Amino acid sequence: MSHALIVSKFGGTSMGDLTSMQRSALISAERKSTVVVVSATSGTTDKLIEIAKSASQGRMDDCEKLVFSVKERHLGLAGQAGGQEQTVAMLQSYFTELDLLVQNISLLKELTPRAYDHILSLGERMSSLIFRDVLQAALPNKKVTLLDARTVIKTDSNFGKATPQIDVIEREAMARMNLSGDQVYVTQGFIGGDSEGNTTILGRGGSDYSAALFAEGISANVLEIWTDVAGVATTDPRLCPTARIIPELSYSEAGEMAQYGAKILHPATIAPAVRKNIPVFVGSSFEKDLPGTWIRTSVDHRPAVRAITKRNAQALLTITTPSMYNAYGFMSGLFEVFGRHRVSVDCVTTSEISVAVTVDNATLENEKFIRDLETVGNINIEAGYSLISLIGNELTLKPSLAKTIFSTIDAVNIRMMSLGASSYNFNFLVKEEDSKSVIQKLHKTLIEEV
Ligand SMILES: Nc1ncnc2c1ncn2[C@@H]1O[C@H](COP(=O)(O)OP(=O)(O)O)[C@@H](O)[C@H]1O
Ligand SMILES: N[C@@H](CC(=O)OP(=O)(O)O)C(=O)O
Repeated sequence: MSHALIVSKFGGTSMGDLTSMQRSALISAERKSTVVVVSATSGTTDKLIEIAKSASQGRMDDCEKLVFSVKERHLGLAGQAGGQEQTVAMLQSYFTELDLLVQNISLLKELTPRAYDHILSLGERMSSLIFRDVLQAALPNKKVTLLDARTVIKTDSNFGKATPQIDVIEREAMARMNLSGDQVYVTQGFIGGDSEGNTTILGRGGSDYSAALFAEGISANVLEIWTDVAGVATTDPRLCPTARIIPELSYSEAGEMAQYGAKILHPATIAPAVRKNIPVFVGSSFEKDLPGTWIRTSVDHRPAVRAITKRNAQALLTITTPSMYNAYGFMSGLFEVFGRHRVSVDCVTTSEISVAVTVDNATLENEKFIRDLETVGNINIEAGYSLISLIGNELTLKPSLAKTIFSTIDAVNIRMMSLGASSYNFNFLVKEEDSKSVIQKLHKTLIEEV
């Protein structure tokens, strides 16, 4: 194959209106992307979630208003994009699907995980349908094909956050796609299909992950993530205006950043790229000529502190057992409960009789999980925290790091901290209301003034 295989992903803001779609189409055309993975138009996934919830709670007025606004926006976009008969007919069939789902959910007053995933899939299915026309207009001499991601991104049936089946995806991608360069595919991020034909989703923000899975499936030469910021920055530019774009990042650094809250990348995005050694580019579809960020195996510049990230809405669970002293099996019993409920743990500390772990606040809504934990020990729950992470290189070898952190934010109570398991990160828990100023102060001391 003589041409480079490029998979390009455009997020919700890059699909936000016709101008953004045209800008994204121009980028795909210039880069000669073979696969273009798109997210739902900005805000649509949130609206679909609200539609599903309001239908299940019998709030039909709210539900109807939201359904109307979703339909109007997409019909308007399809019209602006040329109003192709086939596109409008297909869009109408998606609206019928939405209406039927709403009717069923409201009739039963029950929102099953299966129905939830199906309703959420409509966002990406609508945007990709319209974007195909926009891209075809930008590429009059090519065949632009709409590919249903559910036929390639095969997953298990864990609705809400399905696990992709890597081997099957690779097989389906190679079987279903013509990679000779004659065809360009537009497909949906975020969604997949299980072996029974059900629609699944990969979890919020999952389109980056989808794009990485497509890139892995076709052994792409480059994976591009186009978003609304000019690359991966030293911290979230919305929190800290002095954040700078990082020109180059290693897979390990980028993976840690994504895992610990840098929303610009879904946490699972890096693993498929690593497996096939695919360089990842992150750039802004609004300022396409800026240099952006390249993520690859190794990089020349490896500063001690590269970036600072934050995960909000964290809860601290402390599980205590008086019998832990000299007892074996407490830890395995405890983590077996986490594993069984598929709850991931970000930060752990232990003492002789207790273990403290951080989890997303949303985990507390899983009553069965909490009940099962209570069989292992007594639980204390504290909510309202943010997990701050310093991401860098050889952090375990920096004797002055802890002193600098503590003296920079000396008025703030650090509730828990973790250093040592990875040389790439140092994380600690602070109250959510302190988190923004903590990030700004640490960014100044550990990044701007270094
Ligand atoms: N370290 C970071 N660098 C850049 N952006 C970040 C970082 N951390 C968080 N973000 C946020 O990520 C956002 C982009 O992610 P997202 O909203 O999911 O975009 P998209 O809809 O294009 O997928 C940016 O607007 C920015 O506020
Ligand atoms: N639309 C989905 C998937 C996604 O990744 O969107 P975005 O690329 O806009 O973050 C969501 O909002 O979760």
